[in-house]
Amino acid sequence: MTAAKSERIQLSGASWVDKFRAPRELVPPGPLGTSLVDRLWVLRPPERGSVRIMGRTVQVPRWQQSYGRAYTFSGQTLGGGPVPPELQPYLDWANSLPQYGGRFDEILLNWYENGQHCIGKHHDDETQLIQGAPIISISLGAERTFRIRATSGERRRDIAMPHGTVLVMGGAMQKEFSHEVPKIDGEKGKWVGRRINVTLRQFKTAASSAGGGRGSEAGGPSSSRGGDGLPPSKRQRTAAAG
Ligand SMILES: O=C(O)CCC(=O)C(=O)O
Ligand SMILES: [Fe+2]
Repeated sequence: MTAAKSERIQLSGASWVDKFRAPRELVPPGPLGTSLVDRLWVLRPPERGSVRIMGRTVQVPRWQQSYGRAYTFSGQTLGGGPVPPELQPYLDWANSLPQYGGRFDEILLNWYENGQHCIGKHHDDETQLIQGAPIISISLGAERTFRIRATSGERRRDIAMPHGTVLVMGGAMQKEFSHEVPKIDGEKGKWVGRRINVTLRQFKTAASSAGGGRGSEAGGPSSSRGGDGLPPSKRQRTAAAG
């Protein structure tokens, strides 16, 4: 595969995001890219799932599933079944990039129907992950915005994610910064097309037991993966959070 030019966005002394284009073999542009989204769209689970927020049950504003390893975040466990054959090439590719550790064994998909689907502000839960292991994220389909905010302070940065964009979150990013894919309100949001996000993580094994997991997310203050409005303490990326 051809090596893409990578841009490192240094968020702080300890936190960074790499941005580059996925190889065409993995994420073809144009009509072949559209048919890739169509093929992966049918993999989504039948239910979007729900989370309890402040005593209310709220449907997660996207579909999500984890393959290869079961991922526990925001008090819930997602997936863990075998990696579907059509997703294995993403893991193989991630493991061919030695600079990111080469131990990717979990693949999580988020399916966004339109601009109304989103993932709220969250930190990925690193409890189950190899300590310090970067997280790779690949965008397929409609362009959306990746919003990064400093955990303390007002600073924020938006990164555009057109089809084929790879973002790698590394260093202390999950501690120092939250991330989210904001909802697009109103009529405009209804017209935004389907997007699939593929994230790849490196889980601890018995041999590598030292380190983190995916946080929760919430629509409000920073949560562990979920982004659906959970209070900050509950917002590390969790199975259901939106
Ligand atoms: O859809 C995206 O780009 C982000 C997904 C995400 O942050 C997550 O799955 O934890
Ligand atoms: Fe995340």
